[in-house]
Amino acid sequence: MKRRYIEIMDTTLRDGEQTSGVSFSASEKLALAQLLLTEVKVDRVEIASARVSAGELEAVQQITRWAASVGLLEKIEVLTFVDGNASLDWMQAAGARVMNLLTKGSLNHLTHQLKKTPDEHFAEIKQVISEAGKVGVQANVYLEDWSNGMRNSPDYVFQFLDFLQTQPIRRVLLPDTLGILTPSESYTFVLQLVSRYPGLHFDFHAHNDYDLSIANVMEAIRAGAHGIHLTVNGLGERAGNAPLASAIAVLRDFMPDIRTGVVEKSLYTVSKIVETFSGLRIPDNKPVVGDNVFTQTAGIHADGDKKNNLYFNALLPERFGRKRSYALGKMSGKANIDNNLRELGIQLSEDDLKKVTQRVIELGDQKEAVTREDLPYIIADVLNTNAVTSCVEVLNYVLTHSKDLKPSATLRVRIADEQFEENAQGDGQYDAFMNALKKVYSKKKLTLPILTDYAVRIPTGGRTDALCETIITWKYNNREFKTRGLDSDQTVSAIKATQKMLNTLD
Ligand SMILES: CC(C)C(=O)C(=O)O
Repeated sequence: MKRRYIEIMDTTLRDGEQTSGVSFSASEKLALAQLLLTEVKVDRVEIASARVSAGELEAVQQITRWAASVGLLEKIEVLTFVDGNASLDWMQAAGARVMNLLTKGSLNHLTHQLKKTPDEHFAEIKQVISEAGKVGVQANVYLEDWSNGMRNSPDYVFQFLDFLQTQPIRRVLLPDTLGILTPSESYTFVLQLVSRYPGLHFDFHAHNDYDLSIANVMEAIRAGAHGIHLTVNGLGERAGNAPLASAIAVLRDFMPDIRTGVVEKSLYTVSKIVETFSGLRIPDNKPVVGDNVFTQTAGIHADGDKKNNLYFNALLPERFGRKRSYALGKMSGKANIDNNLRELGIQLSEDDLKKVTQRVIELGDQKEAVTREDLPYIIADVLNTNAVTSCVEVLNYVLTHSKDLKPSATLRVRIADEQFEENAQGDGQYDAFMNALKKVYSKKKLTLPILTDYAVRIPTGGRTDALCETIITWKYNNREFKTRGLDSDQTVSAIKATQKMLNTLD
């Protein structure tokens, strides 16, 4: 079967940056554009709107300089406006060669926002496209509010496309600006255009206001759209755009006659990087990239996985460089505990496994989070054994915090039967503590894991003496693990989690 190629245009750096509160620096934009084009292998990236700010100009210049040096300049796109030569001049100053010209795709927008007639609008568009052509800038054209246009003023949309057919443009971009389309409308509207204008290339640009963006993308492609616009983690104006990772998984698993150039294995990495740069945490249950989406919680699922993978679907974590895991809590069965113990290299008798499972369920019932690294402590407690030999012990520490002075930490640590004392400063008390600890470890020529996530949970209710739970994620020798500390003081809970980490290292 010959599979139809669909162009993927990533607009994380333009529409994604229209997420309220998100702003990427020039160097973050450069790093992401490079990653998206060379590792994720999307076909094109839209990286900015013209004339936004001096910082944005600098960002586009950095990206176009790099892209030109590696022959990828044609893949860099900038959103521009019908504003005479202003946007064109700006993008030329930024070194960009492809404009995505924003025009009005509904009579409603044209009449009420621009207060122009179709002929006036088309004449201005023609002028921009012609000026662009003269300086070798390629034009794609966005029909803003196109979905409402198809619903309420289809004759205007057809009149517009009749005109665009006569213009030297590369693509027509169809945004569902307000995220109002249903899947069946996405199919019907795109099919109408593809059948009526076989010579035009159509991209579909979904918004997720009704959580229908992925369904709409599927239907637009089924109807014959040639390209789709996506963003990493579904960032974008209001409820966002269609998320890249989900769209790629859906196309691969449910549309076998379609292919893209995207590398599935890179999707998780780019998602985590965008999470860091945007400061927007990925929900744990976000398909493909969320923390929990490859975690089995119920005991019956963990048990079934051992019996011919009864609870697997096609969305295998390994496709995305991830691993299945088994949650520990009140729903756990023996299989959850056993799977986690195996990862730690611990084996228990059937009887002991039952007792440990019971304790994990009790802890879960008390709403306590249990991590894999807690298991040795639970075993030691329940079975009264020495499953945990605390090789490293934080014996004493002093932490300072004062106005206009850097926080500092002095600590004494025992490693096996040696004691060490160190002090250091940091950006906060915990940072100072970790810096002092790093000094101890470098004396012993040992390295500490990298802290990759730090989550604090305080029960709601507004009490300042409430217990505070800190769960820290560490990366060490390509292994990721979490440790948890509980205390009424937030820094102490982090130090407790850190001591557990120190005793987890091989
Ligand atoms: C700015 C335009 C192209 C847009 O993102 C939309 O209409 O959704």
